[in-house]
Amino acid sequence: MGNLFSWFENMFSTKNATILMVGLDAAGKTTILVKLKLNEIGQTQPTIGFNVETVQYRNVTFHLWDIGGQKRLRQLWKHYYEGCNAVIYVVDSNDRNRITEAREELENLITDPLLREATLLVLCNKQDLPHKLTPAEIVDAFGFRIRALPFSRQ
Ligand SMILES: Nc1nc2c(ncn2[C@@H]2O[C@H](COP(=O)(O)OP(=O)(O)OP(=O)(O)O)[C@@H](O)[C@H]2O)c(=O)[nH]1
Ligand SMILES: [Mg+2]
Repeated sequence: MGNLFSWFENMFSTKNATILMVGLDAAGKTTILVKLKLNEIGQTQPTIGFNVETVQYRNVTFHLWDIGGQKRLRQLWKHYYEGCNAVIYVVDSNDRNRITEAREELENLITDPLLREATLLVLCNKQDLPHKLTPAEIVDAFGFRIRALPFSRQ
């Protein structure tokens, strides 16, 4: 799990980094936040609003914001964009029916001028499930040149 932070650590000269986690509802954002903070897999409830945690990794203090992904909440994502260094866009790799919806929301995100300077990481979550799309298949379905990492909470 440290790998995720070391990936970012090398990228930031700053000692404080703000990372925003967004993605469709049930993609696994809160699960990842809890795992990163407590190294535990807990039961989660759908997020209404946001959760924020601070995680120290070597010399960098990461402020991780996890924003609710339900459809009616997505219009609120933009209020968190200003000043963020990186966005982790979490995808449920097993949710084949909503891959187009995930692509559309990602497109809205990457075309926002407030995120012009931010680094994007697409996290292909739930790679433990048998019907998952692989990161390569997700990149293909999205049709963008993006960095995509396989991931699961295990
Ligand atoms: N199999 C599997 N299930 C996962 C994984 N990560 C999360 N889940 C499950 O997916 C469901 C949704 O997880 P959440 O973390 O609440 O999803 P979220 O993205 O925070 O959802 P919202 O708050 O509604 O935006 C939960 O039942 C999790 O246990 C994973 O890597 N593998
Ligand atoms: Mg959540």
